[in-house]
Amino acid sequence: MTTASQETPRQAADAPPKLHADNITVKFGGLVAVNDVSFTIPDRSVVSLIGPNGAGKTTFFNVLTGLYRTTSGRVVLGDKDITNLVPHRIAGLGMARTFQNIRLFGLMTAEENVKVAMHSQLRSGPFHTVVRTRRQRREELQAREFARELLDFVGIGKFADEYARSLSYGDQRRLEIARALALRPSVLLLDEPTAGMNPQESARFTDFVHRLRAEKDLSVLLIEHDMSVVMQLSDRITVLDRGEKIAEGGPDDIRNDERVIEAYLGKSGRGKSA
Ligand SMILES: Nc1ncnc2c1ncn2[C@@H]1O[C@H](COP(=O)(O)OP(=O)(O)OP(=O)(O)O)[C@@H](O)[C@H]1O
Repeated sequence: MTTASQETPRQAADAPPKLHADNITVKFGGLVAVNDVSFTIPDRSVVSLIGPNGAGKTTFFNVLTGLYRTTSGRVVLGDKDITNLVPHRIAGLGMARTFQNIRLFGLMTAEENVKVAMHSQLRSGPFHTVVRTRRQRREELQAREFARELLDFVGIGKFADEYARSLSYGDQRRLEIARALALRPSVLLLDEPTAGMNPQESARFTDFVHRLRAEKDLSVLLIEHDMSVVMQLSDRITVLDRGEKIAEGGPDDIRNDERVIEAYLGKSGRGKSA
C-alpha cells in the first residue's frame, strides 16, 4: 500500500478532489478582485496559490473560508456545498486556517490557546459549565491531552505553560497551526506562514509541512511569497494575476511558464514583488 509520504507529487496532484471551487467571482463595487477562477485541492496534497501583490489570493482564500461572500460561483468541501456559509460552520465541516497576521491570545498559555480552539467541539453545554459533571471533567482531561499532543507535534510541547506572547515568532506560527489542527481539519489553509521568518525558520517550517502531510490525513493550501518554500512543498501551484488564473501545474511547469514570468517581472523585466 502506498502511504501519503510515499506518493510522488504527480500521484498526489491526481488524487480525487478534497475541495473544489467552481467559477468563483468576487466583486468589490466596480473592482473585480477574483474573476471566474476554478480550482481543486486533491486529497492529501499540498497546493499553493501564488501571484503578485493584489492578485486576489487573500480574497480567494477568504471566500473558501467564509470570510467573504462570492459574487458568483460555488465551493464544495468533500461532498458538501459550503458556498457562503459562515466561517465557524465551514471550520466545523473540516476546513481550518491560519492568518497572515498572527491571532493568538497573548496572555494565555500555549496550551490554553489550543484548548480555546477546541472548545467549539466539546459536547458539554452551559449546564455542564455551571455544574461540573463527570462528563465535563473527562472532556477537560481529554482536551488537555490532545492539546499537549498537538503542541508536541508542532514542536513546542516544552512551551505548553508559557504565555503565547513570550514565544518566538516562529513558535507563535507553530502555535497557530496547533490551534488550527485542534479542529481536526481535512483541509488546512496557511496564509503566508513563513512571513517574517528567518531562512533557518523557513527551512524548518518546510520540513514541518512535509511531516504534517505524511502524518496527518489532510490537504494543505498555502499562500506563500517565498518561492523556495513553494517550489519545495507544492504538488500543484495555481497562479493568479489581477484576479485571473493565469497558470496551473507542478513546480517545473510554473517555473518555466512565460505568463508567470511576465506577471512577476513585467514585460520590461522591471521587478514586481511576489
Ligand atoms: N475588503 C475589500 N474591499 C475592497 N477591495 C478589496 C478588499 N479586499 C481586497 N480588495 C482588493 O482586491 C484586490 C485583490 O486583493 P487581495 O488582497 O486578494 O490580493 P493578494 O493577492 O492577496 O495580495 P497580497 O499578496 O498583497 O496580499 C486588490 O485590488 C485589493 O485592493
